[in-house]
Amino acid sequence: MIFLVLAILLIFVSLKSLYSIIWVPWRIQQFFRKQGVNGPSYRPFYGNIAEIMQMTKEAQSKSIPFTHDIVHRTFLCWFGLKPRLALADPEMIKDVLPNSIDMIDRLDYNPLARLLFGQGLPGLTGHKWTAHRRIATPAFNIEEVKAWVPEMVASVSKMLKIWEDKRGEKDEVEIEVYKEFHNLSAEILSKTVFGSSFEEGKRIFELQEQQVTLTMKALQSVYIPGFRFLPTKMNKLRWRLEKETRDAIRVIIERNSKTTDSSNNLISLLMSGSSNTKELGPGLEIEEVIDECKTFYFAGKETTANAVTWAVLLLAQHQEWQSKARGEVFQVCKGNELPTEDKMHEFKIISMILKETLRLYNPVNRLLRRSLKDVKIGSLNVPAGTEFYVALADVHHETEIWGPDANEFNPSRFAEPPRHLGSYFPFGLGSKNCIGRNLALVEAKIILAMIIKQFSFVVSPSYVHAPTMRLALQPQYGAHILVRRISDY
Ligand code: HEM
Repeated sequence: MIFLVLAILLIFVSLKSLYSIIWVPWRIQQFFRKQGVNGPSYRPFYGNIAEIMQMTKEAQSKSIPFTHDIVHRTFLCWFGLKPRLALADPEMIKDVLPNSIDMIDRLDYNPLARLLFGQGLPGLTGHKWTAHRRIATPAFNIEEVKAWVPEMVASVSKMLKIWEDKRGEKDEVEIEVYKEFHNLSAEILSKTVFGSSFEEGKRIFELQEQQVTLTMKALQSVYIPGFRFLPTKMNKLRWRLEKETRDAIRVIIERNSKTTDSSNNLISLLMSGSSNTKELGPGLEIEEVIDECKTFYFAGKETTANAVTWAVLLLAQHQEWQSKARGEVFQVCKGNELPTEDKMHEFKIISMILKETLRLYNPVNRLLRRSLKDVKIGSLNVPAGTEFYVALADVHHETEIWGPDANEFNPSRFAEPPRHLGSYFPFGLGSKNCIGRNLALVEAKIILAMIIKQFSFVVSPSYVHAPTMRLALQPQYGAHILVRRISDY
């Protein structure tokens, strides 16, 4: 009798596995193919992960000419058992990103990636996200950000002084700006958003850097439920980094609560709730605040530092735009004047340069979502449970949208705002767009303006062009430029 029950159980489990591992994906694949959406065929259990990893490895193993073109198309692929629809059509993107969070929301993170981002905004869904977002938003409004300008200017001046010392008596000196801008951005973020010193923040950035490497490994494979609890060597390292990061942030939070002059920084807002949104009640629990801080430490530094790195490389390559920008800076900041908050809107050419940089080399080159219900995207019927891979980089390089010079650096295309909502979205679209946008743009303008005013620069012969995606789009081998002091500064 027992064997009969076991046999029935075995048949039941086998049939259920066949249903979800073979039948459901096959049916979904057919459903999309009938609507004209093709792509690599589904492979049981792992989907197309092996191909994706192989292609990533190949792409990372070689450098490419310093041009800005990439390949694009719309297709269906498989991330494990999950269908993933890659979208590069602005009409469809416009239907996905700003959609209601009851219909389309972010993906659940791989639990191992949560150790890096925490349960902060990008990892939250539904109404919990709404509550956190409302509390954090006032910390990044433009008036708040403008009040940070003097601190940003002081940090950039300090960095340029070090460049100048490094140059010494020489006409020009090579600077690897990728590392420089990461340190700079870390310092600015610590001082402004967290109201702490760079030294305090530095340990957190170092711990997160190590966690990034482990997160990348986790994100490239299918997560097996329960795996994160196994005491493997890598998991133990993840746990240690996580504990140290949380402890270091806790120290900053505790010190912040004892400081009287901290009412406007992010930590205070998160702890107390926003004064403008009394209906939200009290702030977040301390563990939730730590999670949000982890997110902001990571998202704030990686993105802005990489954006400025690409902008400087592009200006080093395009001397005509460097000269135009310099002309503007000398006009806005006369003599020895430094950038001030009221001058930000006068940097029109620098704004265009930043927009064009974010078009060609946006640090975030794709956005992920999933349908919670059956939805219509453009003319396509999409079943619940489908993931969307919104190919931001592809849309930003599309010749049908940007014209035949789509792969050229041409900031003048931003003299007018882009025509279509879904064609340009470096900071995302809809309610889940980037909360740190104001900070990123003001910071980037100040850094560029101050460098351009003091130095001229060209791409160093030691620079190797190999953009790579390591959570943010970055130059794989660093960004080397040769800087020369401007004689009449
Ligand atoms: C050039 C710099 C930056 C770029 C290109 C950028 C890009 C983006 C994009 C595309 C999104 C939307 C993600 C999605 O829709 O899933 C996003 C979200 C986010 N960004 Fe940024 N970002 C930048 C700077 C910053 C800074 C400086 C901070 C914080 C200090 C920040 C914090 C965040 C957070 C917390 C979210 C999640 C927002 C939410 O879910 O409510 N970002 N960013």
